Amino acid sequence: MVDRPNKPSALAATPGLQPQAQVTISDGSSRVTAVLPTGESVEILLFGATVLSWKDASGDEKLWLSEGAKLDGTKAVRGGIPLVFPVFGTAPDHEATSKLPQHGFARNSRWEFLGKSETSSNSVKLDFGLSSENLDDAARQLWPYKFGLLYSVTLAPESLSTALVVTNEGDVPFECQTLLHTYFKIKDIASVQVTGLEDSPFHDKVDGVKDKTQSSDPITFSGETDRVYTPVKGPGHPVIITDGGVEKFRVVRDNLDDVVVWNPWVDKAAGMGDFQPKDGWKNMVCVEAGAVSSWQKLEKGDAFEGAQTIYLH
Ligand SMILES: O=P(O)(O)OC[C@H]1O[C@H](O)[C@H](O)[C@@H](O)[C@@H]1O
Repeated sequence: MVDRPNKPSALAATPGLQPQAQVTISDGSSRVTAVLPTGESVEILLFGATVLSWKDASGDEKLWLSEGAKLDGTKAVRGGIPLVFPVFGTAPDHEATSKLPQHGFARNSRWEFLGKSETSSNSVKLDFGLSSENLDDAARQLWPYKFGLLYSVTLAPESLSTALVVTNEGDVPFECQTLLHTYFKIKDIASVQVTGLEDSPFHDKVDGVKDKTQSSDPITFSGETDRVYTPVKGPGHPVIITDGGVEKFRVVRDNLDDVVVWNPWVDKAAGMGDFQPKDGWKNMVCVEAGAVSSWQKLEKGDAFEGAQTIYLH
């Protein structure tokens, strides 16, 4: 199933031949890297199918990755795009998922690389799979449902898309939540604004108040921020991250009704062993597209699909 590295640079330089996206498997098959003919790149760790890096054509990194992140499979990755499934946070009151660790098991499981497809002459889609059969016994006992996950990461010159399809492959219905926990790299959190969530209801996880409403102003940051928004404008309306007055990222969701906005600030960052450097909170903001404020119920054979596309500029 795995595409072996080819030599696209030679191909691209040959007149008359279509340029091809290059996909390489590196580090003893623990990572997959794709590079477009125009230079943009993406790197995914099979542990968690975590996107670790997304660079534009000039090599400029778009995602924040902690210098202390564990990349050896001992802990979920602190940074990039960890994938949350089947529970967001912990859910002590939801019996079926109550025993699972924070944010579930998908970010702590080793996924399979299913291969690549070119979606145009200058874009590439990488597919990853995880199913109940791939789980270790401990995880399978905590969540004994038969499921299939297909995660597709599509790199194009000005965008990155991540799409998840969840399928119930067993006879027993299950309920799940999912979230794309994107850590955006930014210059200075004090100059960041997030727009697109105006007038929207949110659950403030810092003080625990569930029924707040965002004002008609953009979100700005001056302390720990941890909020679960259900934007009034719906998934197709972009959430925009502006850094120092410049529009940096535009997040468009598909079938994901919620957006979590998180910055740990000084004390929470100090309390996370894998958060490095300690003042790294100044250079990151998480804007996380998900379906987390309710549960998706999947009957036998049902599928749920949710996706985000992040555009630059
Ligand atoms: O430390 P983690 O388990 O990776 O979670 C990191 C963060 O994820 C989300 O943004 C939650 O809303 C936060 O409450 C949580 O602190």
